[in-house]
Amino acid sequence: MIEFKNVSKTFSLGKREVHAVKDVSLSVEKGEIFGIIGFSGAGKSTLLRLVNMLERPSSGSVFIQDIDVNTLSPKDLRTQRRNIGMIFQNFNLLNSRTVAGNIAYPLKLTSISKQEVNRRVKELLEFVGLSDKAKDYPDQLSGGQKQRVGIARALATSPDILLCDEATSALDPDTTADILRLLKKVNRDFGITILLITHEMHVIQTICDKVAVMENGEVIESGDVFDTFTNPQHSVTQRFIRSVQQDLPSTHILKEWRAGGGGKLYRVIFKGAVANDPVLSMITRKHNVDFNIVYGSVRELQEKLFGNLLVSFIGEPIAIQNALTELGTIVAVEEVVENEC
Ligand SMILES: Nc1ncnc2c1ncn2[C@@H]1O[C@H](COP(=O)(O)OP(=O)(O)OP(=O)(O)O)[C@@H](O)[C@H]1O
Repeated sequence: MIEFKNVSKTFSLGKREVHAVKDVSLSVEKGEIFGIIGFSGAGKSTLLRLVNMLERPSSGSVFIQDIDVNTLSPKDLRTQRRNIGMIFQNFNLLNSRTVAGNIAYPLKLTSISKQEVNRRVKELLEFVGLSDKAKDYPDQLSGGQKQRVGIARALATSPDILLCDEATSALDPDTTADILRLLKKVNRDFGITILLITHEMHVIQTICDKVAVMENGEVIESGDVFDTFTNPQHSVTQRFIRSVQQDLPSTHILKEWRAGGGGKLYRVIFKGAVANDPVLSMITRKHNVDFNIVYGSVRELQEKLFGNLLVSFIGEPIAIQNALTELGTIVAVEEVVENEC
């Protein structure tokens, strides 16, 4: 659906060059919700703006439905842009127009009749739950309502792709959850492919199927959200994940644990169906070892279970070693080393 092939974007600032995007290759499949996460300045906005040609690549190509968008004529580019909706952190609504006027705005540039425009606006107002606000002006709305108008406006031309530029960053947690639910509905009901950028891992965790992590213009890790969350490779990814799920207790608790004579700690990770099985108790019973769950959680991620437990084992050293070896054939087990604490 959207394919970045070795895309780079360099800005010239006088004599200085800023390499905003460096040799990025990514594929976003039709119907996916694909999230790009990174700290400020990582290159996320530039990458997003390359999709609707608000920026042109310095090298490489961006393909949409197998067409290199850089090769489009101005007329075809205008048509293509109607196929790509976009929403923004600061909503970008026209304050001089009513809610209905904002939603109708992209349709004014098409040949659709006035009657059809009114029908479409009514339908979109219903979809985003703002039928009673048609005649209000943006400054009479809350942030969440403004973003709903932004979403309705982005959907006006029935696009195949929706680009979301930090769409929930200006909203409180409850409103963020509402808007994310609405985006999921947009994706499910209309099959619209969503490409979003964010610096918040909970946005990725809540609605994305795939994720790419950016740093210094490069994609440093990408894949399925479940796989990335359960087995992050890069330290930047690990930092983002720790912002939404604490996988270690505080240093204070760990120090107390060690001071109290607590033994070695192991992180045991259960993924998917295996989280339903009593693996830990079966194996420790077999080897005559006791276990103590010191910390951890079992949570749902992308409709699969994911357990991350900190466990200590009590028993003869050889028996513990045998239990750990057998456990390691079924789930991931690693010792928690001192400097992690
Ligand atoms: N038009 C421009 N001219 C010059 N430099 C630019 C331009 N746009 C972006 N940059 C630079 O490119 C780099 C990447 O910026 P970009 O906005 O894509 O990052 P980002 O990850 O979206 O950050 P943020 O979350 O802060 O918006 C930054 O160093 C930025 O200063």
